[in-house]
Amino acid sequence: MLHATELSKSYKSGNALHNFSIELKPGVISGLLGRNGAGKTTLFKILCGLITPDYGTVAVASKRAKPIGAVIEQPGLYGYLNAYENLRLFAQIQKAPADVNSVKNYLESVGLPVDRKDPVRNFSMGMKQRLGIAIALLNDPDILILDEPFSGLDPTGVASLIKLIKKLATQNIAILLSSHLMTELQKCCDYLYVIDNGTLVNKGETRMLLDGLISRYTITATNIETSRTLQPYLVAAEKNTASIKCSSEHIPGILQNVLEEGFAVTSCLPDITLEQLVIPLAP
Ligand SMILES: Nc1ncnc2c1ncn2[C@@H]1O[C@H](COP(=O)(O)OP(=O)(O)OP(=O)(O)O)[C@@H](O)[C@H]1O
Repeated sequence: MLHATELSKSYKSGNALHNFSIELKPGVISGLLGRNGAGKTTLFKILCGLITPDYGTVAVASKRAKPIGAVIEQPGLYGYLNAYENLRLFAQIQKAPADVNSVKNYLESVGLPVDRKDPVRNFSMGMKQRLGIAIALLNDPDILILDEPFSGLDPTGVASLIKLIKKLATQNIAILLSSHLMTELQKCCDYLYVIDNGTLVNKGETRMLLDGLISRYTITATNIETSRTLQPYLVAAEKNTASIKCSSEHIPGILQNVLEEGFAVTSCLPDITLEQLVIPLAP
């Protein structure tokens, strides 16, 4: 659906993007992971046609006049208008359906209340993100690009935005989102691209990529430090959390034994950092 090949862009300050290729497919959620200043926004702006690359091409296979919807940096909203007025205005500007029912449907599709009358400057960051996404969806795009959609959201806001993004993917939209945090991308992306210093340094299906790298897990349960099962794997323990080192295929068996010992496990989370993924790809 979108195929970007060998994109490069430099500013006076240096190389923002170097030889970066990416492919987006219908119904697939792709994540772009990278530290601040890694080149994520530069890539997104190029994909959306907001800036021109020095080298490389972006090919989009779509029958739509505006195949890409995007929220780059902050959603650009009119703070003094309410959600309905914002959407209607953007629909009119973009020549999308702007009648009452269409605008209400757009609001409902992103989980925003249709009857909220106060200006959007009062909205939480999560609600502003949803409204930004509703605006990005106005032209029924094949591709949705979201730049740092989780920034400024609390855990509940993150969880409900992930739910919305997954719902949009079931409508066959190709989705690309960025973050400098592993946790959120890990929860919702089918595929991950890791960018560092403008260069693609790692990529792959999320599960494959992480399974190959994760070797530590943190298990939480009351008094888990006393578990006999965990002793051979233990790296560190506090009363209710134990950090263990093992490969992913051992986890189901270990958890089974821990449960049989009588511990009520409340979570088992892989420990992985962005740094582990920033490993240059083989040439
Ligand atoms: N218009 C510009 N002029 C000069 N340098 C720029 C410009 N835009 C980006 N850069 C530089 O390009 C590099 C990549 O920036 P970019 O905004 O793409 O990174 P990012 O990964 O989106 O970062 P962040 O997570 O902080 O938004 C940075 O070194 C940045 O300073």
